[in-house]
Amino acid sequence: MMNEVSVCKIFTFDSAHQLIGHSGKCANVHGHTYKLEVVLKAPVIAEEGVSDEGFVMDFSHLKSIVKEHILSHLDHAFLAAGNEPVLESLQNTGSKIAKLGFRTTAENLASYICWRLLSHGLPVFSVKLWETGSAWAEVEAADIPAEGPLYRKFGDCDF
Ligand SMILES: Nc1nc2c(c(=O)[nH]1)N=C([C@H](O)[C@H](O)COP(=O)(O)OP(=O)(O)OP(=O)(O)O)CN2
Ligand SMILES: [Zn+2]
Repeated sequence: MMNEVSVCKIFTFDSAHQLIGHSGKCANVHGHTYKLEVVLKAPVIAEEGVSDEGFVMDFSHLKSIVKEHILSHLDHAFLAAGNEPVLESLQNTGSKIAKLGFRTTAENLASYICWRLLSHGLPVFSVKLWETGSAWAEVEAADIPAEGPLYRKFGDCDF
């Protein structure tokens, strides 16, 4: 058995959101180019002669999982808790919406992404989500209950 190593792959995606009830400017509909850092921690694969020998996981495999299960839903979408007045007109005009069912703070988004990736079998250690160039939230997988993050739920989550 090889020792455990951490590896990280970094992604970006562009989304809009609105923090209903925020006392400042984030009460407006606005957007971010989010930066997502996914850290895996697992033993290095020891099997001789296989493509993945010496990897925790092939970065390209990690990329395709994150793209399929996270980025395809969130990129160029409105990230909706479900209580935003603008939702109805976005739905009526066919805009892309990721209905998440929780207040779309960086903390909650990081927790949700981490939980989703865990549920797809990735050995996630932590997820860090940069909302702006100067602000991020980070969650360790070990701190998320198996049933999902403990944020307040507004309603359904689409994916
Ligand atoms: N703890 C949190 N605080 C705030 C969040 C959040 O998710 N968690 N989110 C927001 C807003 O969404 C806002 O868009 C980001 O706020 P802020 O960092 O203040 O954005 P700026 O563009 O002003 O960043 P600067 O780099 O300081 O210009 C608010 N708070
Ligand atoms: Zn914001």
